[in-house]
Amino acid sequence: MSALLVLTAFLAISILLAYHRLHYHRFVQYAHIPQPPTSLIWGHMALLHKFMSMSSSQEGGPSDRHIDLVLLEIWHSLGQPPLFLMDLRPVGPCLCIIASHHLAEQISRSSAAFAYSVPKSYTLGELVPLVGHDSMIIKEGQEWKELRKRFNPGFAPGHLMGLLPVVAEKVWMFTRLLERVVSDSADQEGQGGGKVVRLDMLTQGLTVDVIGEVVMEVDVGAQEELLGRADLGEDAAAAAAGGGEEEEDEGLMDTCKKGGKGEGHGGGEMSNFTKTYYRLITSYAADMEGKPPIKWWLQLLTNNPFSRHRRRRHRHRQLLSQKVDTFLREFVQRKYRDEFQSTTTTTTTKKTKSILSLSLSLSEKQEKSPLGLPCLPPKILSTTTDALKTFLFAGHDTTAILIGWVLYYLSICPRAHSRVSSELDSIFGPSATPAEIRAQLSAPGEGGPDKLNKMVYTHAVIKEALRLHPPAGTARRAEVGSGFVVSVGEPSSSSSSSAGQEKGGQSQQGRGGAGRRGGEWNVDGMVLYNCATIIHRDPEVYGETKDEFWPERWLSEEDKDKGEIPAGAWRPFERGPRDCIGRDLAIIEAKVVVALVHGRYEFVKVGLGEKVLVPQQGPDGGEEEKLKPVVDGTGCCVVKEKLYTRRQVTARAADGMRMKVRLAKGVVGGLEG
Ligand code: HEM
Repeated sequence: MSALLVLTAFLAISILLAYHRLHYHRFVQYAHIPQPPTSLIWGHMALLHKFMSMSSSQEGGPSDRHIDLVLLEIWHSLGQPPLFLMDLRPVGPCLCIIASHHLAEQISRSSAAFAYSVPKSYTLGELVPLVGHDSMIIKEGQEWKELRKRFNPGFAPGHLMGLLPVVAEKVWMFTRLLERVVSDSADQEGQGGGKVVRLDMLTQGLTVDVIGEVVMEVDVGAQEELLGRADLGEDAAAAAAGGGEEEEDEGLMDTCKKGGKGEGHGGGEMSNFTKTYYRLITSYAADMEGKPPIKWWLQLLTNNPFSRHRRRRHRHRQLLSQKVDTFLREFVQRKYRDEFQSTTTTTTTKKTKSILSLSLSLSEKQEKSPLGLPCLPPKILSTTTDALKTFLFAGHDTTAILIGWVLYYLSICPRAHSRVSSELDSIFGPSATPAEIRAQLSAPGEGGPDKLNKMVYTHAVIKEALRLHPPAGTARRAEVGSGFVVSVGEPSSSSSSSAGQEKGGQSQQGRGGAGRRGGEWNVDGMVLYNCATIIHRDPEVYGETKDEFWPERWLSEEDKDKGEIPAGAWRPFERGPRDCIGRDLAIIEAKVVVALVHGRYEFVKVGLGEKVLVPQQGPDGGEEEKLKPVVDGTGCCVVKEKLYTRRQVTARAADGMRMKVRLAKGVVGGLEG
């Protein structure tokens, strides 16, 4: 009897303590951070789910939309605070959404407490199979600094401009792909159709090829593979992307057992590598793609390490990752041997070095083997291999997304379209063919870079596309107890130094949640997410046109009335010491694409984002059979249904940018003229 009493008392105390703890975590610990009403059991999970499932209505949007769009709606519902809390514990992180550029700057810049900005969040650990343990994206402190120092010269604008002919060559291949789509489409157009392609498939082929060449000096052959396909239409794309996990696992197991020396090192070596790499990438995309919100929510639950599904998925990724790793390691070693030999012989080449060669020659100078043998120190080998994985991952999808949006906006905004046309005519000549433009860009000396620099309006279009649809963001985390504080307004010295001041003692938050002093918030212990989608649509910065495509805002002489846009309010590449290393490469690629394709092709969006067409008025006032788009007050065409982003690894256009591609009016002759 007494044992029963003790047990009951023990249970009651345990429940009380558990309740007390839960109550503290939900209602007290972060009470100082603005937030929607929270639930004792679910935190903000239920609310997030509610917002996510508001489907296709005015308030919400499609239920598979990107989480940033959901956060944007929650932010509006809270009255647009500079930051807010999303408590997803215990199945997700305790997220602090940073909605003000002032606060975002304090997180991304160097400070007394964090020399290289606030450290990255542990949530990035998910990316390890993709980018490796030694990736620049993940590393911190001195290790990160050394990596960045090693690769910075390869991404310096001067060096990248030297690689312009390489980029132009790959974009030329892209025009050949578009030419193929146009000719396939022309066959069907007569039957009232016209082929619909997923533009993202083509832009990804392009960006993977560019990175292969610019970083590794190899032809990855992604576009060549697409050109070789019998059908480039969207159905064929879906079929090509298919394939069961089991089947893949078995094939991979064999290869891995053979030490990766199976199919991967024969004639189609690079193409096999590309396929494996794509499978690794799509294994992430499959986590989110097309999942309705309840499944997404449940998926968080299945994210526990004991879930069978998660273990299986994890194993599958490890195998793919292992195969990619084996290939790249051998590649780096080969490259090092070549590089070593070429530096010890008298070979001098005028060609600009690839980013990999440059970094290898730098590390060779620093860490030359004592015997003078061409051997690569293991640490350099692993960091270089992971750097290649990182560049492939970070550089291909984001840039492909950017190019897709740029071509889309130019297709629905006649004002921007005609301004880009005039700009290109004035730079490259009024009737320059893609072949002539490519030749001009590849001309030796400063000719090409000069022309690229003159594409000022095109640059504004690119900036605006990135403002409205930033493909990536950054998640950081200051240790619990670090006392990291952010403040509204122009950051005072207290905001950065207060972290240091409070470091020795207990943070205000640690004492029970009264972490806010005036306009300051103690945010340590939370995952800090600089949400570019919200920051880029801040009405205080971008005014009434915040949701509109308005490239002119970036041309200061035309936008005097609106005042300067603070540099920190545009952060698609993030800012501070850990900003994007590939930013200039991405912008160069996007500019070269516009230069080569703009005058020759007409892109017509189909489905989401498709233009509304109405009968045109004839000279007699009657309606003609021909249809014309409706242009709104912003100079853009009215669309039937808004094109939105969906969460995959990055924020991609939900439908893969379904487009028809035709030759623009008045274009005759082939690519070469
Ligand atoms: C439109 C294209 C691109 C966008 C929007 C973009 C965006 C970003 C963002 C937001 C970050 C910060 C991530 C974080 O803090 O966790 C980042 C970092 C990075 N990006 Fe990009 N990126 C683009 C293209 C590229 C390209 C072309 C490359 C390389 C070929 C690249 C390589 C990297 C690397 C290595 C980092 C980590 C830098 C560091 O931590 O020091 N990115 N990028």
